[in-house]
Amino acid sequence: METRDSEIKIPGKGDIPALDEAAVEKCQSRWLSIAKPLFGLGTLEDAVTQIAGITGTADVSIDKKGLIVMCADNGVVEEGISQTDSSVTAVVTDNFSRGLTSACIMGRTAGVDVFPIDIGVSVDTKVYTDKIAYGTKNMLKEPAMTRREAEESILAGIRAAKRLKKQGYQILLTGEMGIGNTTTSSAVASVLLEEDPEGLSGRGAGLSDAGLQRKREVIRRAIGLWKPDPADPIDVLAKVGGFDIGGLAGVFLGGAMERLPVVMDGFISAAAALLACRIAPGTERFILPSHMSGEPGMGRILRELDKEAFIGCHMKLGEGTGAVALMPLLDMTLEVYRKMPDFDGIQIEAYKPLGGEA
Ligand SMILES: O=C(O)c1ccc[n+]([C@@H]2O[C@H](COP(=O)([O-])O)[C@@H](O)[C@H]2O)c1
Ligand SMILES: Cc1cc2nc[nH]c2cc1C
Repeated sequence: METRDSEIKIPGKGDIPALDEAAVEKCQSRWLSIAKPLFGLGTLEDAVTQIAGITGTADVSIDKKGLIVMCADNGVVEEGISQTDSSVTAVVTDNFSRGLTSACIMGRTAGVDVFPIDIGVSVDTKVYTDKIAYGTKNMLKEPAMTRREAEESILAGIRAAKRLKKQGYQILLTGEMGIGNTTTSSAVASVLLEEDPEGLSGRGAGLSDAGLQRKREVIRRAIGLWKPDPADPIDVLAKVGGFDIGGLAGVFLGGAMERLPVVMDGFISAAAALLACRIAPGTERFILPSHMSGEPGMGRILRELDKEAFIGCHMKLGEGTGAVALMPLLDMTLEVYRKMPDFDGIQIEAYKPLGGEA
């Protein structure tokens, strides 16, 4: 589909590039040469190797880090599926413009620039706006959005990824803000994985037992009403998803097309990643997981994408906080990759005569 910017299209099957195998091999042999126990830094080594394959160079650099935070409201909140009401979305979204969110504060520590985008908050906000609509519809009364809006939300995410690439960002992080979005994410995952929402939905931002039962029932009923087609991911997004999920799916797709590593955050980001990988298989090659969200469906989506979280901690804050938390670990790993002497180097040092002559 083409809109606004006629160059930008939603990629599909066969459109996602392969990893650069030469860069992967060069990176792997550097890891093997470093004077340390083999595979001593575990999956952190694999992350660096994956980034080499993504960016096409074993000279890995992720100095310039950009977090894209998709902010949107969800009509289904009127069914009482969240602990708070929708007004919180706009308040927190505006706080991004003042640097007063958890992700902004953590981002300053970790050297991550934060780019909040209003992709569908139900009122006007102070952040960069690429609004599809003022919130989605209540999916218990009608499909959450039109197919056109679903496509537009994905395109907005692709545009965001391209903008950051143009500005020189070397790694993209994903985050979101949207009351009710653990309900929409569970619904999307439930359809795509063809599983009951029971094991895929949790308490979100803090729901009571009764609220959780209601949430699961709302998801089941919405799916039953609109019967989204699991083989048509855009149909799933349109009927039971959210603009934030569509936008983040676009960031994963756009990042892959731009050969940028894209870091997954928590459950909402994971649902968006799953959606992106169903839209354009191969996108998973460009995705790095970060943490294991405390939402119960997180492990299931990670397994489906064949990813293993680096961080435990049971975080469920959203905003990209888990993705940001991975950055210091990656930065430290890269320092070892770049600076550690290899086995030859260590041997030369070790056998240097005390008198200083080689
Ligand atoms: O990232 C996660 O795994 C995560 C888990 C639970 C809650 N959240 C955040 O909490 C909000 C959604 O919670 P809820 O209960 O309103 O669906 C939304 O703004 C998310 O950023 C995020
Ligand atoms: C206060 C608050 C902040 C958030 N940040 C991300 N999701 C959130 C949900 C709430 C409720």
